Amino acid sequence: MKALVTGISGFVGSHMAEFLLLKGVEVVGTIRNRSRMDHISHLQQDIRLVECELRDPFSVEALIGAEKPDLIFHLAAQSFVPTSWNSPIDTIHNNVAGQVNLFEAIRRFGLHSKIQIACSSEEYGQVNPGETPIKETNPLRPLSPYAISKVAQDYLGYQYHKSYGLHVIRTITFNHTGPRRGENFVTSNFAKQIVDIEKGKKPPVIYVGNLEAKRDFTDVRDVVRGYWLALEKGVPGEAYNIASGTCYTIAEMLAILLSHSNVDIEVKTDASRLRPSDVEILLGDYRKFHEATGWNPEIPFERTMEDLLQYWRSQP
Ligand SMILES: Nc1nc2c(ncn2[C@@H]2O[C@H](COP(=O)(O)OP(=O)(O)O[C@H]3O[C@H](CO)[C@@H](O)[C@H](O)[C@@H]3O)[C@@H](O)[C@H]2O)c(=O)[nH]1
Repeated sequence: MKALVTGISGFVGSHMAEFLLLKGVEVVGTIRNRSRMDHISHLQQDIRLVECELRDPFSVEALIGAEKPDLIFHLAAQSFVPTSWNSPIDTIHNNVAGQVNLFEAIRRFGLHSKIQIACSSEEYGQVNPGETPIKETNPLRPLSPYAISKVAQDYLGYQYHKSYGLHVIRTITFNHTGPRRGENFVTSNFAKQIVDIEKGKKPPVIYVGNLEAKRDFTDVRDVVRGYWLALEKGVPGEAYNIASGTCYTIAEMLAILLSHSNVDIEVKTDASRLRPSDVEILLGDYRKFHEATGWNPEIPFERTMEDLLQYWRSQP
């Protein structure tokens, strides 16, 4: 069995590749000429990398025609919310055009590939009191260009399934983290700042944005297992929340990280880290996914946070 992982050199892509190799699956991944390779350098003997620009239909057609994968994990995206305010068109074009090109190429070659698409809990956006835990039936009230791009990806998945019968599973993943998480994202950003302080690389001050937001964090290793199960057992065209079912304020998350460190740290707000609009609460109901696949989150949040700190401690 052959799996294609788009964005294999990214945070989730690298964990997906590790999971697939353990399952004995042949793994092909897309990279771009500017991709960082450090997350997958340990896997390079076991996976095949193909240079592909997903925004370019010719590039995608050549890839799909040559590889004809059985499974596709479509993880490539511009995934950082603040970047989407600085370059909204780029985020929307990248995320939406990339997926359309992929779907069109699959259609063109008449493939029956099973395709997982990485949708996001950011799509829910403004969540009203009484709407948590959030079900897949909740209204979508997106609050960023990134969220809009993910709504489009999500509904394109629905539409290509209905219109052309593509075997698309829409995974709506809540926040996820773990080793190799990019340092822009809050868990990794705070963990790296703490470790830089431990190593004496910076003064004992941690800079933060909005600490009041509430997020539902799942370990990335549980998430990639979920993506596998989604293709194994999910119903084509359906959307499934992947979440832990608990949430923490960002302040609580920071307190957990600090509890695993010995340094004395002052916390300061950095206004540049505040957003034009921030999603206040994301707390997911993953029962639909559990019922379809048997998936449950297994790795406790405390362990994920410890592993993240260890990851940064191990970096040069
Ligand atoms: N990045 C960042 N966020 C901060 C900071 N301080 C507070 N925050 C708050 O921490 C929360 C989480 O921010 P991120 O880690 O950047 O993630 P996100 O915006 O929730 O988006 C992530 O989750 C989505 C799923 O809901 C993903 O789709 C998306 O790609 C990303 O992984 C937000 O409320 C943000 O305002 C900071 O210094 N940096």
